[in-house]
Amino acid sequence: MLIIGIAGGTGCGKTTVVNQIINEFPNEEVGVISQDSYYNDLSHLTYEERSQINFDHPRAIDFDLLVSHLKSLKEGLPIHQPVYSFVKHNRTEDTILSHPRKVMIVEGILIMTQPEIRELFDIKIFVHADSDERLIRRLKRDINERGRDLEEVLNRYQHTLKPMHDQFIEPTKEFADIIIPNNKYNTVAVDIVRTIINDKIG
Ligand SMILES: Nc1ncnc2c1ncn2[C@@H]1O[C@H](COP(=O)(O)OP(=O)(O)O)[C@@H](O)[C@H]1O
Ligand SMILES: Nc1ccn([C@@H]2O[C@H](COP(=O)(O)O)[C@@H](O)[C@H]2O)c(=O)n1
Repeated sequence: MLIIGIAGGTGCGKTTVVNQIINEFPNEEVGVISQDSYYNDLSHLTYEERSQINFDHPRAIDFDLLVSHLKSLKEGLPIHQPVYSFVKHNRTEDTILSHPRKVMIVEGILIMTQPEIRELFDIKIFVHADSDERLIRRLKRDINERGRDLEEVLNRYQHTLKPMHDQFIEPTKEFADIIIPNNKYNTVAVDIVRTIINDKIG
């Protein structure tokens, strides 16, 4: 199994790049794991308490579960991937049964902060977009798709997202084998990653 890690700040385009990479491969060859599925279960808190959580700090993620799932997949075992709701700020009661594939792509803002996870990656990719571009994309996406308003996004950006990005996410760029510039859509970089995957599953 080839495991590819794709990190980068919120709104840099990780999910978009992953979708562009996988859309020409058969489903049974390439699988995707999103770090967002592994936000801690916060069912013991009220919605108001959950909305105050700093979701950009590594402690917000259940990395133990993510590591154990990646190890299971590597051993050829299926996993029950949690399903996350950005609207409820919590995991849902659903899970998705995910089977091991020849290529597994793991994407998320904080995945490269964990040495144990970095060691599992055969290829480490960091997607870069400037912070003003990322904020604009995040505003549009969170208002249109994640049930947020302007004030919520800007407040989170100023108080947690930006400081956590500078402290935890940006420094992980140094671990990357490949940095994809993504201020504009980058079809060349996507083609290069596809070629690497084709070599593996060819
Ligand atoms: N290169 C790009 N140029 C313009 N918009 C983009 C680009 N890449 C992604 N987007 C848009 O920005 C938003 C955030 O992208 P997304 O892939 O969800 O980022 P991430 O997963 O890194 O948070 C989405 O609405 C997406 O359509
Ligand atoms: N309940 C939550 C959980 C997370 N976030 C934000 O999501 C961002 C990470 O996801 P991307 O798809 O953008 O990589 C992160 O910056 C968290 O602030 C949230 O808003 N609400």
